[in-house]
Amino acid sequence: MSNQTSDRKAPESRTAGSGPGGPADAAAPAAADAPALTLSRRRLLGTVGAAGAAGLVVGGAGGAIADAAVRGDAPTALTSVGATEIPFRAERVKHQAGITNPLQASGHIVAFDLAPDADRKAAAALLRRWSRTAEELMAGRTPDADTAIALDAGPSSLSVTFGLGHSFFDRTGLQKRRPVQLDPLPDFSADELDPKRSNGDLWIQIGADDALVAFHALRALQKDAAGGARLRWQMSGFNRTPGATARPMTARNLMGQIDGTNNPQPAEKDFDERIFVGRDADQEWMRGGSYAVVRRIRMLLDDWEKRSVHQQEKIIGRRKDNGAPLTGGSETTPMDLDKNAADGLPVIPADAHARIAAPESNQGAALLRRPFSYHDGFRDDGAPDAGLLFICWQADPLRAFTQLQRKLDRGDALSPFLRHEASGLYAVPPAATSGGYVGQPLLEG
Ligand SMILES: C=CC1=C(C)c2cc3[nH]c(cc4nc(cc5[nH]c(cc1n2)c(C)c5CCC(=O)O)C(CCC(=O)O)=C4C)c(C)c3C=C
Ligand SMILES: [Fe+2]
Repeated sequence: MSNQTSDRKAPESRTAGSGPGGPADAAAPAAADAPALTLSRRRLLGTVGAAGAAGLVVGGAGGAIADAAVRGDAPTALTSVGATEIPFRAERVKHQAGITNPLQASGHIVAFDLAPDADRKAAAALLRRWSRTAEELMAGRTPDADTAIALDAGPSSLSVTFGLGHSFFDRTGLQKRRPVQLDPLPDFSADELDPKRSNGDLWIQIGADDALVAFHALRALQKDAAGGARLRWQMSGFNRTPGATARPMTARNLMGQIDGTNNPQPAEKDFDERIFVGRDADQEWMRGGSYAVVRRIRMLLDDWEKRSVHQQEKIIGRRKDNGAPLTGGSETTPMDLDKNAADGLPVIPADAHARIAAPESNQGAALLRRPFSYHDGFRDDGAPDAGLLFICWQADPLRAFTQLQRKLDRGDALSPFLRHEASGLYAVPPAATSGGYVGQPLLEG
């Protein structure tokens, strides 16, 4: 990709609100990680209605606005959705994007295997190409000889996150620098995993609030991989579009539940310790990074929808309408796990999903859930092939995902309605430093 791009950022910025999927009234992310909203010049070309109404004058945009008017294609007012930019590099953030920033409306996850003849040098070259592309696209810039898929759109909260699978270290001769946290996940009794849609040497997560911007990034990164790596599997997902609800709300999943309420929040004092690899980690190159566990979880929606709302609420332990715990209050009221009903039974049943997965039931273990819903058509029996691309982030997968999934596997009331169909575990290094690329300290260290 060339540095000759068709767009430059204006300096004005403002920060976005809540964390990935947490409640709308939860604390905002730490300032260092907060995504900046930046109006790109290209983006402003389309804001004439809003800018004009507000009496704003934006340097450089006026001529193009006039051009648009002359051509008769009157620009429409754009919202902040397209203008929101998430920073790529470590000057502004220490972690990669796509972990703590709010859930985007559209997403792709994709795994690649290094080409048979690719060595460590080739892997480094690929990660360098990918990092450069990600930085350009996340800033809303368009490469030369581009497909034009995202032309006219701003950054649209695009985030691109790179991860390394267990097999990457064998392929690059870096076995000694493979963290033990990448040891394969154990088998769970309910697993029905498809190996062709699991694992992979390299993993990319793409999220954006515009579906064309997200697909554009996927396509650009796929083209960058040519010769260096082959696509292994790819999945696409979605979340609610910003502005679809009257006020910002925690997203719902395809079972209709408010999902993401009790996520750890960046403002909590142990957030970094739970989600990001600490400064004393053995593998220095992973300090400030995180581990992503990815599960394609199909929902048995025909079965689920036969249950009454009352039954569904007992299965989760929370109300369906507003996400409040069954023990009362609002969405953000803590669950009272000790409260019993008149019949002496716990109000939040012993096998309720939220009870079993809660940190209080798991020696404080917590993970950050940042999923996308998916729908891949209908199966032969007419049931939707739909569910959750469950993506969770943690400093130590053994202590977080594995611990929780072991417990859920044994007695979660939600499990009979779920099928785990694909799985991946990836080391996600910290953000690239100035002029560098993601994974450089590992590959060149
Ligand atoms: C191994 C971890 C988890 C898997 C797998 C998982 C799958 C899964 N969950 C839902 C729906 C909900 N989960 C909720 C809470 C919740 N779930 C997990 C972990 C896993 N979920 C945790 C750690 C928590 C938080 C528990 C707590 O501290 O209260 C909820 C309740 C609302 C919320 O807090 O988000 C819902 C709803 C689905 C549909 C699903 C698989 C498809
Ligand atoms: Fe859950």
